[in-house]
Amino acid sequence: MTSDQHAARRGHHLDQHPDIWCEDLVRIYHTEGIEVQALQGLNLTVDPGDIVALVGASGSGKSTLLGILSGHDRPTGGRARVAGMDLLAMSQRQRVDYQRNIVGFVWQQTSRNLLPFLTAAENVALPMVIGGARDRDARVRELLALLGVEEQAGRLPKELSGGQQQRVAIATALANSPRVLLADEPTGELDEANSEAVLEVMRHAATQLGTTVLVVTHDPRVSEHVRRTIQIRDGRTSTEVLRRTVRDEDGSERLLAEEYTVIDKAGRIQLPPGHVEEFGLRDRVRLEKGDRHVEVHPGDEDVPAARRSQHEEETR
Ligand SMILES: Nc1ncnc2c1ncn2[C@@H]1O[C@H](COP(=O)(O)OP(=O)(O)OP(=O)(O)O)[C@@H](O)[C@H]1O
Repeated sequence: MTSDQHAARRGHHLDQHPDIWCEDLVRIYHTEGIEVQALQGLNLTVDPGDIVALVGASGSGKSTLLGILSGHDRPTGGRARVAGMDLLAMSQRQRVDYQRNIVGFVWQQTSRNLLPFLTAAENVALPMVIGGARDRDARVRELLALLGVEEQAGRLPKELSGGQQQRVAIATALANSPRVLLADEPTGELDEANSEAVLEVMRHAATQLGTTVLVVTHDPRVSEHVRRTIQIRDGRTSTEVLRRTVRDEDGSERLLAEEYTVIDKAGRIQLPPGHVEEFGLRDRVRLEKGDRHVEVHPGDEDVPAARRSQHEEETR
């Protein structure tokens, strides 16, 4: 598929369903009689062509989510669809096709992404050989060029730098034109300059090809390369930062980052831990409705008499 066809595909599915959709996703691990709830009712929607970073503390459930989305693991409960495929209802055969053609995957360990005895070009071609694609040489050249490693085509992975290996790994993951690219800490083993460069080429390639990207990371710099950053806390999506370009009155453009708290379909939100601590919020809180907003007050705070009678009036 050419870049133009990819762009057309992106435009075509922009008005359709999200490429990644999870509702109340639960994953419970049982080890030695202990139950770990890695995902506790996670909700996530990513639109076609969007590039999203998933951040969160160690143990918050990021890799568990990627394991499910990549078809390597099954959730304990909830619903999950990627590119229209129901991840809980796939047969074994559909799962193989899904991993081969619908999702691409990049791991943190550079050595895990590429076969050591194949050159960069052969690694990129391999998924297409298995899939029986034609015009492989042209496609390999196009992908290596898109990721800025065309000159390294004939080298073995061990003859490439870590950053170049990850670029080739991204090209390999994109070889069969997946709808969705999943990356688990793709810059985890790289230094700062290489991380920046790899993220930028990944963003560029995904934009050119119309691929939807979900990248898991500890690296706060990743956020600068994506439109949405989703924070996952205790197995749930908690906050989201959206970046957009705004035009000031003098006509100059600037990047605006706004933080949002995620609200689920039952109306539940998770308050930031800093707010909970600062205002001593625990056990229960009192909500007060304004014209266009809702205030959260500590449950043990004295309610002013005027407001109390108004509240009684409203709830009567
Ligand atoms: N195979 C497993 N068996 C038992 N518990 C597991 C397993 N995999 C993960 N867990 C637990 O599930 C929780 C979420 O783990 P997960 O690896 O998804 O977190 P993470 O956000 O990716 O962490 P990190 O950033 O350190 O990679 C943790 O408490 C972890 O110990």
